[in-house]
Formats: sequence, structure tokens, C-alpha cells
Amino acid sequence: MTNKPDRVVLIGVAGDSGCGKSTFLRRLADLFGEHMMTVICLDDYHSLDRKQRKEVGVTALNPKANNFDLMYEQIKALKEGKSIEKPIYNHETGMIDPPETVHPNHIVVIEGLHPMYDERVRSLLDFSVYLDIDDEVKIAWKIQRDMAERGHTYEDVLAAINSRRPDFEAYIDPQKQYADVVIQILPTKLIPNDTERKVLRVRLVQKEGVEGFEPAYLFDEGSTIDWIPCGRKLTCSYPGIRLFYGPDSYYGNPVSVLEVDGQFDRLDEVIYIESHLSNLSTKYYGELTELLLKHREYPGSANGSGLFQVLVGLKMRATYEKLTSPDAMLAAKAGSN
Ligand SMILES: Nc1ncnc2c1ncn2[C@@H]1O[C@H](COP(=O)(O)OP(=O)(O)OP(=O)(O)O)[C@@H](O)[C@H]1O
Ligand SMILES: O=C(CO)[C@H](O)[C@H](O)COP(=O)(O)O
Repeated sequence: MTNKPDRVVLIGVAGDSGCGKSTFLRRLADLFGEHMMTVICLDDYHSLDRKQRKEVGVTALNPKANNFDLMYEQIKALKEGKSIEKPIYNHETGMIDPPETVHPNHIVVIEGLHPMYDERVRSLLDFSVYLDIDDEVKIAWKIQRDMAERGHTYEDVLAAINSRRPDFEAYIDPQKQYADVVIQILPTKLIPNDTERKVLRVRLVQKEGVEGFEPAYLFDEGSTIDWIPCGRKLTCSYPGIRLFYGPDSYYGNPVSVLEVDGQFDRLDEVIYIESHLSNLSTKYYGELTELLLKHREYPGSANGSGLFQVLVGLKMRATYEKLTSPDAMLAAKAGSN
């Protein structure tokens, strides 16, 4: 059992299967410490098991296959500091197993397909991220993983992605409008007609005006900047690296966007880029690069996806520290009296 927190901070991590959620969560555990954080996989709220979904003809992405009432009640209870009896969806058998007890913790992360789908659950979130992987990249990653590790054929993988697409577009993708930050992973623009999908263009879309969240910026807040950092301080082999920063609009909301296109040759040199970024929520100079270097073996460490996953983790830590500061706790107590 974890030590009882005075304030449970709730974080949402949304994305399709195979979009890098596990990698992101491992990075978060580094920042918070495993004992401080409890992760709830929202697949556990599937109300129809695999066989039933087949009979009814719905995918797991469809709200009809999920129990949002129970999800809301249980996440709310955890936020209020109460333990829950959470169901378990067993991915090996495709069945729903007997429930397990989950106690509240300092940080509760809800991750999966629908953390921001239900308005009631969404309103409980203190910070949220949506991992938005371009279709072409998603196919490349899934093919690489499912063929190498799960024995699927190329045709199986493609058929699985295609069969999920309508429900993905209807129920999963729209959630990105509600996220505080979106990490978009796109094909590179540095290699004309690239089909390998090894080099990626990664964009961090940061919502403006979110209380307690200060978007990170490059050089000069609010400006538009195009930067090629390759040269004396950053080793770049073909096709190089390009950074972009600027304001934009996303689902009608003002956002600021940071973008990294290309691959880092030497991870230790990311410190050069870090030193030109501001509002990183680091505790000391070089912390972002240090965190990246700590797990250079994680997928995406050598490109913008690793960099932005670490940066979003730092923003989540800043949110946690703000919400649990003595002042915030006093204000919350006064508000509830
Ligand atoms: N940033 C990245 N760069 C390159 N490949 C990546 C990246 N993130 C994830 N991948 C690839 O995608 C695969 C799935 O990643 P991960 O297990 O983190 O996703 P997930 O969303 O947790 O998946 P699932 O829900 O299916 O368990 C990895 O094995 C890796 O091949
Ligand atoms: O999108 C998914 C989230 O992980 C899974 O496909 C969903 O949970 C159903 O699982 P399974 O395919 O094991 O029955």
C-alpha cells in the first residue's frame, strides 16, 4: 500500500495502441519515482470482452464496448483519496478478470484509448497529453514491432490498422483537442519522398492559457523561429536537424508549437539545443539532456519524440509541484470549508 497522499494529481495520457504510451510512462516513472505513481490502463474498463465485441460487431475503441460510468466513479473516488476495486481486462485471454484493489497515490496516471473522451473524466484531469502519430509512421512502427515480436504478417498488421481506422477517427482522434499538450510524430520534411520513416519530424503543440502551465519556447517567446543548429556545436549527419518555434491555432485554441525534424548524432550534444530553450521546468541546467541520456536505449531518444516526452514529463512534474505546494494545499482547504 502506498503512503496516503493529501492531494491526488491526475494525469491523462491518450493515444492509440502502439503509439509510444509505455515508453512515455517509463520516462514519467523516472521523474516521479515508481512508488509515487500509480498507472491505470483504461483498457480495464472494457465492458465487452473480446468474444462479445466480435458478436456485437464493435471494436474496443467504440464507447459501446467501454463502461464510462464506472471509469468516472472510480477515477473520482481515487482523486478523493479512496481505494477502488478496479476490473482487469486480460489481453492474453481477451476476457475480464476478477477486480483488483487500487489505492490512491500522489500521482495517478490514466492511460489508454479514452482518458479524455468522457466529459466527467476529463474534468478531473490536472494535466493531459495526446500522442498523435501520423498514419504512415504508425504503420511503420506497428509493422516493425508486430512482425518482429508478435509473429504477425505485413498483411495482418495493415488489416488491423485499417479495421480500426473508422472508430479511431470517430472516438480517439478527436480527444486531442482537449489535451494540454499534443506530441505529433510525422514523416520528415528533410528527405524528399522518404519511405523508410526512420527520420521523424516531431511537433510539440502546447496550449496557451492553461493555468499553471508555461509553454516552452525557443530563443524568444512569441516569435517565429527557424533554426538549423548543425555546425560547430552540434554534429549532424545527413539529413541534418531543423528546429522551428512559433504561434499557431489548434482546434480554435491559441497554441505555441516547438518542432524538431531530424536525428541527433550525439545525445550529449542535445545540451546545446537545451541551452537555447526556455521555460523547460528543469531544476538545474542540463537536466533535460541528462534525463534523455539516462535511457538512450528507449525508442525515440535520438529524435524529437524522446526530447519532447522528457519535456512533457518535466511539465507534469511542475504541475504536480504546483498543486501540492503548501500554498495550493491551504487554498484548496479554504475552498472546501
Ligand atoms: N519515439 C519512438 N520512435 C520510434 N519508435 C517508437 C517510438 N515510440 C514507440 N516506438 C515503437 O512503437 C512500439 C510501441 O511503443 P510502446 O510500447 O511504447 O507503445 P504503447 O502505446 O504502449 O503500445 P501498446 O498500447 O500496444 O502496448 C515500440 O516497440 C517501438 O517499436
Ligand atoms: O486498442 C487496444 C488498447 O490496448 C486494444 O486493442 C484493446 O484494448 C483490445 O485488446 P485486445 O486486442 O487484446 O482484445
